[in-house]
Formats: sequence, C-alpha cells, structure tokens
Amino acid sequence: MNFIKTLLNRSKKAMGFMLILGIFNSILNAGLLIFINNTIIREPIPFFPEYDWAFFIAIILASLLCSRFFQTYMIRLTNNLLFDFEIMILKKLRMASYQDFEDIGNEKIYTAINDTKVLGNVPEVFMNAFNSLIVIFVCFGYLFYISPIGAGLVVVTMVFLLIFYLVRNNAIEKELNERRDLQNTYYQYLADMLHGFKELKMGILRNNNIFNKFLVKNRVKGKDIAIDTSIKYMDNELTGYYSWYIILGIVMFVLPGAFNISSEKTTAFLITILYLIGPVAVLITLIPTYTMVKIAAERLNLIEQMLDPIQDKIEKTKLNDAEPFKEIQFKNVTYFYNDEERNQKFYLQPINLTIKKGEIIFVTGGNGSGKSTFGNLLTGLYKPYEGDIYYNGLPIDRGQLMYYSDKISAVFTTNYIFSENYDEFQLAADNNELTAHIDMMKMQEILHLNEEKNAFDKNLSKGQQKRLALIYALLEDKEIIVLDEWAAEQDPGFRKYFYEEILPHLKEQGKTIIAITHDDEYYDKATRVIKFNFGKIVSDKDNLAQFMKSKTQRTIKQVGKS
Ligand SMILES: Nc1ncnc2c1ncn2[C@@H]1O[C@H](COP(=O)(O)OP(=O)(O)OP(=O)(O)O)[C@@H](O)[C@H]1O
Repeated sequence: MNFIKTLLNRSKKAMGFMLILGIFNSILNAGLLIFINNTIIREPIPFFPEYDWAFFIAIILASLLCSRFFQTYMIRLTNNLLFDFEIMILKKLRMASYQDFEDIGNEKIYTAINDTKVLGNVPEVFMNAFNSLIVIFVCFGYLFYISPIGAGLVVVTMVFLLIFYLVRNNAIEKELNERRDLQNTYYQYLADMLHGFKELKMGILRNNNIFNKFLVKNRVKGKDIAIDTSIKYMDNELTGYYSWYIILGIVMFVLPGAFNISSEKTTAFLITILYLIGPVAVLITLIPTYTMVKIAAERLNLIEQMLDPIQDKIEKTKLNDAEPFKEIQFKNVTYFYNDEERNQKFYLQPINLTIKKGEIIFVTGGNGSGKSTFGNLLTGLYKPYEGDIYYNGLPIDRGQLMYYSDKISAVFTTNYIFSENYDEFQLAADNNELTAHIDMMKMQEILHLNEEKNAFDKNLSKGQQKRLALIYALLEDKEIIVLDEWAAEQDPGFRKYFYEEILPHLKEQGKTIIAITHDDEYYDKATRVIKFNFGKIVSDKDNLAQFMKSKTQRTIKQVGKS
C-alpha cells in the first residue's frame, strides 16, 4: 500500500535518529526520577555527592533541550507527512480514470482526505509510545531492584488491565467502522441538500423528509454511536486510572506488613508508581489511536485500489502531437454498466464506425439509448469494455487515454465552468481570436472579466454558461469538438443561429464536430446522423447531400440579403 509504504519509508529515516534521541531523553527522565527518589530517601548519588544540585540542573537542562529538539523534529515530520498524503490522494485522483471516479463518488474522497490526517500523526504517536515504553521499562527495572515481589504484583495487575482493554477495544472497533459508513452517507445527504437546495425549497414534504428521515436520523445514529464509544473509552480510562489507587493501596498497606519492606523503599515505590501513571496513560490512549489508524489505513487502501492510476504509462505512450487529425475509428467497441447497488445494468452493443476530419455528426436517439455513454467513450472518459478505439490508425490503450482526450474539446450536458483560468487563456481585449468567439456567441454585453482571477464571471444563465463553455472550448483550438445537448438551453432564435451559422462556420474552419442532440428539425445541418436505440446504433446515415442543399440555400439567402 502506497500510503503505508510512504509512512514506513519516511518514518524509517526519522525513526533511527529519533529512537536514539528518545532513548536518551527517556533515560534522562528516568534518571531524574531516581535522583529525586534517592534525595528523598537520603541516599547520596554515588559520584560527587556535594554537586548533586548541579547534576539535577544539568539533567533538567539536557532533558529540556532534548525534548525541544525532539518535538520540533516531530512537528516537521508530521506536517510534511500530512502534506505528502494529501497531495498523494489528489495526485491519484487526478490520474484516475473517470470510470473509477464515478464508482467512488465525492463522499468517499472527502473521507479519504480526512483519513490522511489520521495517518500523518502516526510517527508522533509511535514515538510518544516508544518514549513512554522506555520510561516504563526503566521504572520497572528500578521497582524490581527495590522489591521484586512488589514489582511482580504491579506487573500482574497491569497485564490484567491490558487484556481488559484489548477485549473492550474490539467492540469499539466495530462501532468506529459503523461511524465511518454513517459519515459517508451523511456526506451524500449533505450533497443532496446543497446541490438540490432549490428543489428542497419547492417541496415541504421533501424538505421535511431529507431533514428528519435522513440527515437527522443519520446524525442521531452517529451521535449515539459516538456517545457509546466515548463512554466505553471513558470506562476503560477510569478503570485504568482507579486501578492505580488499588496498586498504591497494596504498596502502602500490604507490602510493608506482608513482605517487611522498609518505609524508605515504600516511599521510593510510591513515587515511582506515581511517576509511571503518565507514561502508562500515554500507552493506553494509544489503543483508540491505533484503532483509528488501522481503520483509516484500511479505508485508504481500498480507495487506493479503486483509484487505479494510469500515470506510469503516460510518458511512454504519448500520441504524436504534430500529426493533424485524420480519423477516429471504433472497432467492436462495447460498454457495460453494472451498478449492483442500484441493480442497474446497461450494455452498449458493438459499435463499428469511422469519424473523418471535417464531419458534422449528430448523435440522436431516445432517452437512455446510450448517446452519452457513446460520448464518454468517444472523448476517452470511458475505456471500452470490449473492442478498441483508434486515433489516426493507432489503437488507444489505457496509458494513452489522457493524451487522446486532450485532442478533443467537449462541452457536456452538465458543463462546469471553473472558478480559475486553469487553461491560461489570454483573456484580454486585444486577443482577436477571443473577441471573434465572443462576437459569434453574441456575448459582448454579457461577459465581464474578473481581472483578479483572469476569468470571466460565472454568474450567467444556463444558456449563457453553455455559450461561455463553448467559447472556452474554441479557445482550446482543438480539431475535434464534442457537444452533448449543447443547444438544449438556448432560446429558439439562438438555437437556429447555432445550427445554421455557428456549426457550418466551425466546419469551414476545419473542425470535426460530434453533437449529441434531440433537435430533429435541424438534422439537415449535419453531414451525418447516427441514431441510437436501446444501446444499439440503428442507423448511421450520410447526410452530406442534405447538408450541401441547406448550405446552398443559406448562401443564396445571404447573397439575397446583401
Ligand atoms: N454511471 C452509470 N451507472 C449505471 N448505469 C448508467 C450510468 N450512466 C448511465 N447509465 C445507464 O445507461 C443507459 C444509457 O445512458 P445514457 O446516459 O448513455 O443515455 P442517453 O442516450 O444519453 O440518454 P439521454 O438522452 O436521456 O441523455 C441508461 O439506461 C442509464 O440508466
């Protein structure tokens, strides 16, 4: 697993150094305890007893410096790891196929980003545990030195406590997993609420139900589990904490009488046990952290497997950029949706066709007939289930999909306008190409440039957003343009203008256009019409004669006007 590997690699480098530092610091701490004990029971230190105060100060200073160095190093390591993990998830996401992205869904990605935060804290937790272990080890050595029987008693009590903890922790782990699943569905309902806010405002029943039956129900369950888990943890902690008093009682009242231990030794025993409470508490609070890390790592592992990256192969299999577009060929290309959750299956039957440069193809058919699925295959968003797609005669394999997609501009039905100018378009008034596109889309008075972001403002109507999306697509200056129901939101006048003026104009510029459309009154504006029905191409008609006829009529009209 990549995350765990990175964690181990990064930790390994740090661990060797930190272990030495940790051992040194812990020995200093334990030394401090022995020093205090010896002073209380008036046993002088074995060397330079007259300078014991100087030793005391030296140990404290050394421990302080060591701790500061240790903590600073840990802060850096933790933050660097957090950064690396977050970037790793984003990088994997960026390189994942659209199919994988669709399968995972936004909610799990949000949760995964939170999981990286849990993993990032592992080295610190581990080092704290390690330091505590050393202190515990040294303290026990000291206890065994003072009274082996008393120390044995403490060890037995602690082993019982540990077993009690681990058994209870198993039950808690199940609850934590359940909480994570609830979190995923919570994000899903939240997305419904945020994206469907308008729809919620339009239906009281809907509004009540999403709130009461889904969001609140989910949160109540989440809260109940959280309370239950926290109470179990608290019970564990209280049991642990109060067990110390039992141990202290045994040391105070049982040991001196039963085993004839002197009051000095009893005092040293008591102080050591009080000193042990801190490090043991650190170890005990580690158990929930360990459980959380385990769950986060398992979930991240799952996401990582789902986000199967394709970047390794990309550089080797780049398409020839210089070669102009000639054709795209589909050979026995099929696609298969098998949505088990929703018990939904759809098979797009073998497609065999060739798209030549300069064609204007309309893809038509009823709802659910497979047009958009075909569009996703054509744009390289989906990899064929069977068969192959060829670009200029070259079969497109998985590693080339991104480069293949990069040859195509697309405006999807659910088009999204980015908030920043990621394409680095030259959005300036002196960019003639831009002004020509804006003129063609009749948006001179509508578009406002946000100078700070170097992007056009997004607060446009749906139809206007589609026009802006097409302007951006044209600025990409690619040879192939795929449009999915682009004209659906345009008013009748602009729709007519789009089919009769814009598309022919783009063809004249040498563009190849594949438009998914239901506008059958404009079918004569295509050079070819492909019709889908129930996941199958039922007709693929060359429409060039019709197109030429309507083009001639258009030219005659223009001449007439002038
Ligand atoms: N992500 C998906 N998972 C499972 N099934 C899907 C998925 N996307 C689409 N489908 C199914 O595939 C079939 C074809 O869908 P597609 O979107 O290609 O149809 P379409 O012809 O574009 O329809 P429309 O004209 O309504 O946009 C539909 O039956 C749909 O339910």
